[in-house]
Amino acid sequence: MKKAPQLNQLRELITSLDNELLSLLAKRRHLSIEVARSKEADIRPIRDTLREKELLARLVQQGRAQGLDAHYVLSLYHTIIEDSVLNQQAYLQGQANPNSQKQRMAVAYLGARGTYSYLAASRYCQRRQVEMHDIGCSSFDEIAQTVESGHADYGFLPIENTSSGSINEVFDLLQHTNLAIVGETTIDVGHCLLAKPDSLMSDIQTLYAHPQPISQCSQYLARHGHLKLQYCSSSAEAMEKVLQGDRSVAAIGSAEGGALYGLEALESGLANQKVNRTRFIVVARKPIDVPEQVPAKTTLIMATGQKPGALVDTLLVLKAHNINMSKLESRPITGTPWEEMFYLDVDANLASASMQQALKELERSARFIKVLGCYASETVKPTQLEHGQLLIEPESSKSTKQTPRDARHSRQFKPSSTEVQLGQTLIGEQHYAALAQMPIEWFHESFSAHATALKEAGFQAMIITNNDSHAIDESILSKLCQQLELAGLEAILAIEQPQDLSVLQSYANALLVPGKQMFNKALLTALGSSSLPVLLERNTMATEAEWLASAEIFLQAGNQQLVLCESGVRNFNHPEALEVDLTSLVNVRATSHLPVIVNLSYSKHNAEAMALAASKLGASGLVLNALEDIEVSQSLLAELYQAE
Ligand SMILES: O=C(O)C(=O)C[C@]1(C(=O)O)C=C[C@@H](O)C=C1
Repeated sequence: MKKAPQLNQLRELITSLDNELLSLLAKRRHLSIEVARSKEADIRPIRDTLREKELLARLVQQGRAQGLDAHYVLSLYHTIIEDSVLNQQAYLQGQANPNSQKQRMAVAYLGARGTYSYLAASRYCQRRQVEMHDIGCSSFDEIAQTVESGHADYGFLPIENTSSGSINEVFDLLQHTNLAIVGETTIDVGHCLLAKPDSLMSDIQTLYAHPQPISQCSQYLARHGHLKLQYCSSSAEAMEKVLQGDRSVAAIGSAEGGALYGLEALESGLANQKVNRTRFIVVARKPIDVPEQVPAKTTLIMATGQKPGALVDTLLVLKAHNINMSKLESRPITGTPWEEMFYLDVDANLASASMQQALKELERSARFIKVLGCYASETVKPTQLEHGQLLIEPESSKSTKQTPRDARHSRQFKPSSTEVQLGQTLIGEQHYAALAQMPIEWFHESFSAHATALKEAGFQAMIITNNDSHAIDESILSKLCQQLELAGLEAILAIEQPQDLSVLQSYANALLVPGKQMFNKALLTALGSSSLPVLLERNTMATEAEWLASAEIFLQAGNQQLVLCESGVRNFNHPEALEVDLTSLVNVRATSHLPVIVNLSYSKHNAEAMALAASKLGASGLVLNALEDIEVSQSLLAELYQAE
C-alpha cells in the first residue's frame, strides 16, 4: 500500500500554491491601477456594478465546476473587488490633490502603538503607500490640536461603532474645530483578552480596558463578573499595564495590537456583536477635492431651530435632489438647552450641481450650517448576485426533491435497469464493461500497438480526456479515433462545452461529461438533445443528489442513454487523492435505474480491492488508467469477469 504523504511535504505544496496566489493577487492589483489610469483619462466612474455582476457570475460558475462553493468564491471576490475599488480611489484621489501627496505623513491618533486607532491609521497610510510617522495622543482634543497646530498632517477620530453606536465626544469636538474631514476608514474590531504568554484564563482577576471596548463587550463581562475592571485612556495603556503587571491581569485589545506588546490572546470574539466594526474619520487642516469618478460622501452639521417640521424640511430638500442620507445624528448644542445640532452624512460630491443646489436651499432654512468635508466613501457595498445564481444545488435538484416520484432517473419512474449501447459494447445490469482512460496529450505515433494490447487485456473502450481543456486538434483526434477503431476499442471523448458537440460527435461512440462540468446546465441540455450515449462523471465535491439532479437535466432533454460514472470524491482519509464512494454507489443503484461505472484511475489506494467491491455492489463497469501496467490490468479484469 502506498504511504500517505508527509505533512511537511503537503505543507510545502500549500506554501508554493500560496506564493503563486499572492503573486497573482499583486498582478491583479497592478492591473486595477492601470484601469484607474484609463478611467482617469476618459472620466469613467470607478465602480461598474454591471461588470462586477458579470465577473462574479462567471467566477461562481467556474468555481462550482471545480468544486468550490458559490459563497466561498463570492466572499473571496468581494474582498478582492473592495481592495481594487479602494486602491483605484486612493490613486485618483492622489492625482486630484497633488499638494497633499507626501512620502511621509505625520498622523495623530488616540493612545499609542497597538490601539485600534493606530491600526486604522497604519492601514490607511499603507493603502496610499505613505510612510507613517505616528503621534500618539491622550485625548480626541489633543488629536485635533496636533493637526490644527501643524504637528500632524492627519488626525484619526473614531466616529461610530457597530456595537456601541456613535462616539459623542467626537461629534461634539467637530462642532468646534476648523479641521476638514478628508477621508474615512473602517476596520474590524476583534476584541481579545490579552495576557502575558504564561498566564492562564483561571489566573485572570483584573481587566484593563478603554471604556469603548468595555461597553462593546458588556455581555462577555457580565458572564465573567469576577473580573475587576480598571478603566484606561486607551487600549495601548491597558496593554502597557498588563506588560508591567503579574499573571493575574489582562487587557481588552486586538490580537494584532497585543502582539506589539508581546501579549497573547487568551480568548477572542469578546464583542457583543459578531460584526464589530469601527468607522474612523480622517481630519486635516485643508479640505480636499474628490474626483467625480470616485463615490463621495459629504458631512454637514446644521441647526434648524425649534420650528415644527424643520428637520423634515431639510430631509425633503435632499429628497428633491435625489441625495441619499447615510447617517443622521443629533447632539445637544452646548449652552443652548433643548437645541440640537444635526450631523448628516450624504452620498454626494460637494462639487456636484445637485449638492450645491441642495446646500443653497438648506442655507435658506437653517440657523447654522457648515460643511465639515467631502471625501471618498470607503463603504464598498458588495455587489450581490441573484439568488438563483447562488444556489448550491442546480435548480433541477430542487424540483427533483419536490417530486421524487416523477424524477426520470428514479426506479419509481422506470423500474427496470437501463442498458446503454456504446457502439458494440453494452453497459448495464447484465453487461459489465472495462474502459481504459488517458488524456489526449498521451497520444503518440506508435499508439496503435498499445491500443491493441489494451483490447487484448480485456478493455472494450477508451475514454479520452482533455485535462487542460485545450482547443480540439481535429487532426490528432481523427488519427486517435482511427487507431482505436482498428484496435476494436470504442472511443469515448470528454466534452467541455456545447460548442464542441458537432466536432466530437463525428468521431465518438460516446461522450463523457467530466466531473468539473457536472453542473454545466447548458452542456447537459445540449447532450441530452443529442443521440449519442453519454457518461456523466460525478464532481469530486458533489453530493449524490446533485449528481442525480444533473442526470435529470440530461434525461429531461430526451436522450435516455446515460451512464453514471463515480470517479471518487474528496475525503479525510486520503486528502491528497480521490476515493471511490462505494456508499453512494449502493445508494444510487438502489434509487436509480441508470447504470453506474466506477473510475479507479484517480484513486491511489487499493484499486484492486475497490474494483472487486464495486462490482459486487452493482457497478456495471470500471475505468482504469490506460498507461497502467497492462499485465496488472489484465489479471484484474480476468478476476472481475470471473466474478461477474
Ligand atoms: O473593470 C473595471 O472597470 C474595474 O475597475 C476593475 C474592477 C475589478 O477589480 O474587477 C473594480 C471595480 C469595478 O467596479 C469593476 C471591476
